[in-house]
Amino acid sequence: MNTRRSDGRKVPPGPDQSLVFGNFKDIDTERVHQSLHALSKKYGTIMSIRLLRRKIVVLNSADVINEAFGSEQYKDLLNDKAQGFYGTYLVYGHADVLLGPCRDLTFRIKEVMSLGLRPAMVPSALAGDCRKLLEMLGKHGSNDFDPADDLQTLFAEVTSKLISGEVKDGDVKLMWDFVDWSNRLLNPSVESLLKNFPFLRHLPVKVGVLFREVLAKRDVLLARYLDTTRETYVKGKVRGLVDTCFAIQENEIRANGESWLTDDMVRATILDTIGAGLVSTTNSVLAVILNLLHNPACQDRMRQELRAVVHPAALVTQADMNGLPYCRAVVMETLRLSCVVPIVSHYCSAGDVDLAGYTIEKGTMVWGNLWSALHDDHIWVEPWSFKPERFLDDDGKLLPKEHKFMKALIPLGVGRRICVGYDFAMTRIFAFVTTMVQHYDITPPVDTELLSNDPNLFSAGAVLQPDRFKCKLVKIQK
Ligand code: HEM
Repeated sequence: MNTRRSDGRKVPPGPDQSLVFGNFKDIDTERVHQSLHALSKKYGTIMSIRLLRRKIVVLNSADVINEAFGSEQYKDLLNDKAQGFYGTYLVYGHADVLLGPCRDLTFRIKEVMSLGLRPAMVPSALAGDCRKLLEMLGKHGSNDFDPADDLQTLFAEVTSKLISGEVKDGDVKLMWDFVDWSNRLLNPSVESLLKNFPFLRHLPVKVGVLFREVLAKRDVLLARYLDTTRETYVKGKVRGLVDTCFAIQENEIRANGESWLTDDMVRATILDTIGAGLVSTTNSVLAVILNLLHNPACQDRMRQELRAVVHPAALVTQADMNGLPYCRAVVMETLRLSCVVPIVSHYCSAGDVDLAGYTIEKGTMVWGNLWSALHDDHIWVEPWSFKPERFLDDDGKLLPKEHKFMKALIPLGVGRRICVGYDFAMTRIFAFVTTMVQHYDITPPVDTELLSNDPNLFSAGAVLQPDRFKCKLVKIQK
């Protein structure tokens, strides 16, 4: 591909493009992250591709991603989101954070989300969730079981409490139903059809039927989480995210008598929490379990550390995290190796931007290829191996945050668009995994073969997911 423009500036290199389809021949649309990783080996840390008419610059290293999305210089230029079909028709005209444009209002809603997550961060909420996990695990005795069943239920309940402060019968099914149906929409070929021909959403064709089904599921979900929560809302009592929104709606009124935080924004915030949080956290814990099944010595070392810090009869708390560096390293290494969110999608809308010696043209999508960044063999020794100790110094402490490994560990993004659920996700994943290891030896199944922990084999989609697998628990004698 010719990388020099007529004005002498260089666009990032990339594979040759066909006139109509661009680089579709180079990209497996079912496993985009793996195709991009293969191309990054040839074209380096910043490269160009085109899919039909859509120009895309792909950032393949943590350094370039940090600079593009995390630096002061580019914070307003490369942190926008493209106006797309789903933002417009599913989340109320980009009223959410995940797909919302780079504007003050989006970041104001993001602050509301952070505030709304606080009730879920109190110690009693975490302790309740850990107790629930132990209750679920205790039912399996010494039988083989599929941990995805428990974790899907547990995380749906956790998310329901986060949003509304309670769990009602049917909530778990409602949430997963919406997530499963929406995932079908996220298939790149469905997305591309709807984006190019939005009127299909009204027609009796496959993608139109699918879209309307998802809308129906969305509306049932929102009736439960917005309307029902409003009916029982008591002023001054904040049970969860939605109550936080109601309180803001009451207190932050504009001159026209209405709040700046509209009901559509609250609806979109609920959808973001479920859409962005539920699958990523569930699959991250499943990935830790798989890694521990393949590395029993890591479990032993975690347990040794836990015994020294947490009383055997006590639950692990957020305050214990500082004293458990190896356990934290196990979670960090899983987030790196398994990288359940492999690609993040931004948009360059304000004008041409010069980055890393190249020009990113206005109107280009900018993809942060976290998958390549977290498996970059220029940074990580043996990037495809599970080595939690890489995050510890010689004294067994976590590396300082200026260390190159810590700067390169970006599974939840960086900069203005960094995951709003960061602390919530890290705390829940950490507490659930350590609680399991504190009470049980997690061992391979007796009746089936143990699934590989190679993340290249995970099912692809917006969030990667290990196939169903089984394991067996052996109670630790205290
Ligand atoms: C292990 C679990 C999680 C992972 C790996 C993860 C990963 C990510 C990543 C990579 C981004 C994109 C950053 C970017 O666009 O540059 C993101 C954004 C986001 N995440 Fe998470 N996430 C997790 C959990 C959660 C949870 C629990 C919530 C909600 C409670 C959540 C809500 C969001 C939202 C709303 C955004 C959009 C932020 C913005 O665009 O400014 N995520 N997450």
